[in-house]
Order: sequence, then C-alpha cells, then structure tokens
Amino acid sequence: MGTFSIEGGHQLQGEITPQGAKNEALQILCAVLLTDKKITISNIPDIVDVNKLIDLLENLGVKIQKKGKGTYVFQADDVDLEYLQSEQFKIDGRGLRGSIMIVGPLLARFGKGYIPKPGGDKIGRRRLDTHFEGFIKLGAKFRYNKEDHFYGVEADKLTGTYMLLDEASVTGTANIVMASVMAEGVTTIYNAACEPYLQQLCTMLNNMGAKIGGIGSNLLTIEGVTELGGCEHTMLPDMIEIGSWIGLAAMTKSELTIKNVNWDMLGLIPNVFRKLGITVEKKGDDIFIPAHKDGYEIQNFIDGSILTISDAPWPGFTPDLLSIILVVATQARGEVLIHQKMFESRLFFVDKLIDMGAKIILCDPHRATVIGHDFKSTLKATTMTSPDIRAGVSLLIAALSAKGTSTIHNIEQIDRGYEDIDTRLKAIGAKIVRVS
Ligand SMILES: CC(=O)N[C@H]1[C@@H](OP(=O)(O)OP(=O)(O)OC[C@H]2O[C@@H](n3ccc(=O)[nH]c3=O)[C@H](O)[C@@H]2O)O[C@H](CO)[C@@H](O)[C@@H]1O
Ligand SMILES: C=C(OP(=O)(O)O)C(=O)O
Repeated sequence: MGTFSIEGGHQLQGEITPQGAKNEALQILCAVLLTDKKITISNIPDIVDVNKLIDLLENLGVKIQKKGKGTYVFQADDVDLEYLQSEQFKIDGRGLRGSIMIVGPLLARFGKGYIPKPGGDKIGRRRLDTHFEGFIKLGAKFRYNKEDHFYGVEADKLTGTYMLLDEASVTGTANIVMASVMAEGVTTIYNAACEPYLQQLCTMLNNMGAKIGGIGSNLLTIEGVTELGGCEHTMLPDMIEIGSWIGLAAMTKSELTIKNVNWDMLGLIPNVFRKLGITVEKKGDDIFIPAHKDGYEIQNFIDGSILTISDAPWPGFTPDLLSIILVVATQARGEVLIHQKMFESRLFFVDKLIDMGAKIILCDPHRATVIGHDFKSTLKATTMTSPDIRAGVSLLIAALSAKGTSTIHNIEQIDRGYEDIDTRLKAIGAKIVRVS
C-alpha cells in the first residue's frame, strides 16, 4: 500500500498543466478495436487505469507503438479473441471500470464481447444494465454467469433500432455507440449521456468514417457504416483534474494558473466554484486563481436559503467533483448542502475530515451539510486512507491546508487518475513525499 507524507500549511504558487482526461482516454482506447487501421492518439495521461487498459489491449493482440510522451499508435489488425477466455483476461478486466467499454467494439467487429465484473471505485452500486439492455436491443444474445460475475454478448448481426436508455450512463452510452456504428440501418439513442468524453468519442468515430449525429445532445442518431478507418485524435485536458486544482488553490490560499484548460468544455465547473466564493478568472485559455487572502464566501440562493450543490448527468455538475467541492467548503465563510445523488457510498470519507476538525453533518449517505471555518480554525493533520480516487485527492487537499504532517495511505487510488501528482505538486511548492 503506497503512502504520502504531507506537511501542510504552505502556500503554493505557480503554473500547473492538466493531464489528458482519464475518462475520455478509457473510451477512446477501446475504440481502437473498431478498425484494423492505425489510430494515433495524443495527450494520453500516464496513469494507472489508462496503463492497465493499454496492457489489456496489448494482451488482446493490439499492436502498440509509443511515439513520445502521451502519444501512441494502435493497430488492432490481429486481435486474439482466445485471450477473452483466459484467466489473465479475468484479472485484467477486473482491474478497472473502463474495461467494460471493450465489449461494444468487440461485439460490433467480431460478433462477441465478454467482460468480468469491471473494477473502479467502490462508491456504491454500479450496475451495467444500461450497457447490456442496449446491446440486446441491437440484436445481441446476453448471458451472465452469476458465479464468477462474467458477462457475455454474442450476435451474428446487429441491427439499428430506437432505444431510450433507462439512465444516461456515461460508459453505457459509449459502449452502445461503439456497438452501433457498424450496425445495419439507423440507431437512435435517447437519454444518451453527453459528457465531453462522449463528444470526443463521437467526433473521433466520425473521423474514422462513422455517421453520428446529435453530438453533445442526449439524442444521438447513428447511421451504420460497413467499416471504419484510421484517424488521429487528441485528448482534452482532464476537467476533473482542473476542478481539483481550483479547489487546491482556494483551500491553500495559493495563487495558481491552470494552463490550457479548454474553457469551452468545462460546462458548469467554473461557476460552481464561484458559488463557493472562489475567484475563477479566465485568462485566454488558462484559469487564474488569485490567492484568497481574505478567504471565500459561499453564496446563498436568491431567496436567502442555503446553497445546495448536487450532481446531475452532463451538462449538470459532474459527481466526480463533489468530494472536492465538499472539502473546499470546509474553510469557506457560510454553509452549503452537498447532495451526491448518483452514488451511495461516496460521502463516507467525511469522517476523516470531521476527525481533522471540519464542521460537517452527514445527513444520510447522499447528503452532507458543511459549515465553513472561514480559516478561523485550521484543519489538524492526521493519518488517513484514501477510499476512492476523488475522496483521496480531497483528503490530499485537506492535508495540504492542515497544520502539521499528515499521512495518506492507499495512494494507489489517487495514482489511478492523477499523473505524477507528487512531482507536479512539489513543483508549485507543496511539501509532499511518496514514502512507499
Ligand atoms: C470510467 C468512467 O467514465 N467513469 C465515470 C462514469 O462511470 P459509469 O459510466 O460507470 O457511471 P454511470 O454513468 O453508468 O452511472 C453512475 C451511477 O450513477 C447512477 N446514475 C447514472 C445516471 C443517471 O442519470 N442517474 C443515476 O443515478 C447509476 O445508477 C450509477 O450508480 O460516469 C460516472 C458518472 O458521471 C463517473 O462518476 C465516473 O467517473
Ligand atoms: C469514479 C471514477 O472513476 P471509475 O469510474 O474509473 O471508478 C472517477 O473518475 O471519479
């Protein structure tokens, strides 16, 4: 189990460049299975989950050439479907959540796709019904082995159809889109997720020759084509990392410039931080956060009632930033209700923040009320364990603002999604050491 030791209470300063987006990378990498032609992808983040998926693709027979930092060429011209029956595949597939998205492309191109129950954060129930209901609608036969949680779909042919998804699942939509690009006829997906990750995936698929309309909306229309070709694609900067750095700057009263953030794709993210009273300035394509010497004050709603920040499918506020919002609120002036609607076990990490002195009432598994300290009392350093990727970074931010030296165990969770985080934080003045 890896550990960070963090000496808190230091102001940071400088520039930080976000990595390529983790959740986009996981979709895009799976899409290379849709063609036997070469696909060049740039700005791939060097993080554990993405590297695990690259290894899985390699084990599946995809040829992979590294061209430079973050740039790879993939060619799936000799896919080894036998690997899908192997014990190694069960281990690789379980290693991350994103592996689920190999199923759609495999079904589209080879008529069969399998996956063990995928991994990812343990943040509550994470069902896969939307994915498989979509494949079934396209004409696939579904089977599920309850004993070893192994899923499978097979089809001689996929046929386009209309489907109304039961929820706007992010990976579910990506999977169904990839399954339908080569189905016969037209597929219409309503209640589709439309995160920037999906917009990027659909744009890339169109560059490969697919015919997807409605990109960016919750109604996608896909005219099936017989084959797809190669393309070049560049990942967006990771909007969740960008939000993490905004929170980090505010909570440590640091002046920080976040470089090349691709403002147009950030949706509500800057505004939600502004509601906490944080100054988020647009400077060209950078975000500038001034040092909040006098703290930051949470806004109320117009009628004077307490602000609620909750998650919703895009273009709503992403659930992946609620833990960061919560930790940043612990030092704000004022109160806020955090309502995590999607996941059932993502707020339990607040116990650690309470141990550190934060004023938080966990109302139920989905809601927490935070009463900010306005920096009148600093958090106390402590020893903690990172339960999931975003809670891990939130605890890291808390530790960087706290008095004394904190220890965070299980930092593998953080490494899953944040590239070289200790080195990058040190470069802006953080006192953080990777102990093991
Ligand atoms: C690898 C990857 O891309 N992971 C992201 C992806 O996970 P993932 O695609 O696994 O998440 P889903 O979008 O399928 O759903 C997540 C959870 O939210 C619930 N749900 C979903 C949609 C909805 O309209 N209502 C609702 O309640 C689901 O039942 C599930 O419990 O999307 C999540 C939701 O943005 C993010 O937290 C994850 O970081
Ligand atoms: C929940 C997340 O990731 P995953 O879906 O890979 O567990 C996340 O990125 O916040």
